[in-house]
Amino acid sequence: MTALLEATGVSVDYHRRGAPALRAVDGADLSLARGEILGLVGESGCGKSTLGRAVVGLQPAAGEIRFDGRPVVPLGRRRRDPGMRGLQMVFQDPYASLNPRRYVGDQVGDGYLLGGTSRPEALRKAGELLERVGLPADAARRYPHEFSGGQRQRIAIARTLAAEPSCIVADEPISALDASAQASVANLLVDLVRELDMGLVFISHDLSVVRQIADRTAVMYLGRVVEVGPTRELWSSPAHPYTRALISAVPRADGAGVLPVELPGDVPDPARPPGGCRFHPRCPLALPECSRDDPPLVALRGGRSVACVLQTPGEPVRPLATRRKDAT
Ligand SMILES: Nc1ncnc2c1ncn2[C@@H]1O[C@H](COP(=O)(O)OP(=O)(O)OP(=O)(O)O)[C@@H](O)[C@H]1O
Repeated sequence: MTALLEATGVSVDYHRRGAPALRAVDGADLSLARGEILGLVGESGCGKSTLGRAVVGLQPAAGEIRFDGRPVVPLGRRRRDPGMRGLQMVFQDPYASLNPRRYVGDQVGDGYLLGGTSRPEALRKAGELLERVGLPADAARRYPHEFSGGQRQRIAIARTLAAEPSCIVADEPISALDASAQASVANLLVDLVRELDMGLVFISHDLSVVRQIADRTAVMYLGRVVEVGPTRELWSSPAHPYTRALISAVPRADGAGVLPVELPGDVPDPARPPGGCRFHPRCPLALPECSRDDPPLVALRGGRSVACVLQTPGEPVRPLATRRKDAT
């Protein structure tokens, strides 16, 4: 299957005055098919947002990014290639991206105007989109402040849909919402992906939501994608010790719980990542070579990929031992 969105070896450096450059994303790979939801997870600061912005062309990056077979070329932090209308981003804070002094309908209709539609037609279509995302018919003639947080995120999603995208990268789209709005906005995104056959990258630190909605999940640690695979399999048999630690911290609905894996220490400073495997200082299964060798992301069997010496390329996932002495 050809990928709708494909990122290979993407790296992003932030240059800071008086401090060494910070490599927030370091050689990350991602791919997304049409009609697919890819969850992108990892602890705060691991580079999820930076990678998300890079793949839509809002963040200068090294490496190769292709959308629908065409290279994504970043023009700057705010400007995007007009030819990339099909690739859109939804942000955590919808209020920041809405103009408080313009009617919601006009703001949603802007996307159609950019596509060459007449103004009356753009307004009519904006009204339809607002209804499609679950807002009342009179929403078009109201201002953003008249809506709740969840409703504003629906407005932002409607505005994104006016560009008729085939791929959306949503960066923590539900994190700022209350619990009931979180579920309904997540469900809306899933419905839209299925109905419009779009691709969705869903960036979140909330693994339980990703587990419910993502077809595949990519796990990031310190700027790298360390594991990718079908969500269900990744959850039932994590291939990377970090994935296991991350998911073990999530309570299970059936109360069974996975044995929590305690990780020593904090996430290291991304400006000074450890040598060898970046996870080795915290890894309960680290081998002597892990402090020396930096494992690449390799394909296993069953659509899984992992960056860990405990797994063998081309083989099925080897269950992880619980302690280091069980590892050999
Ligand atoms: N504009 C910037 N200038 C300098 N450093 C930055 C900038 N934006 C992000 N960073 C740093 O880059 C690293 C990755 O940040 P990023 O926001 O991409 O991570 P994240 O996984 O999305 O985290 P969070 O979930 O907290 O948003 C962090 O160490 C962060 O402090």
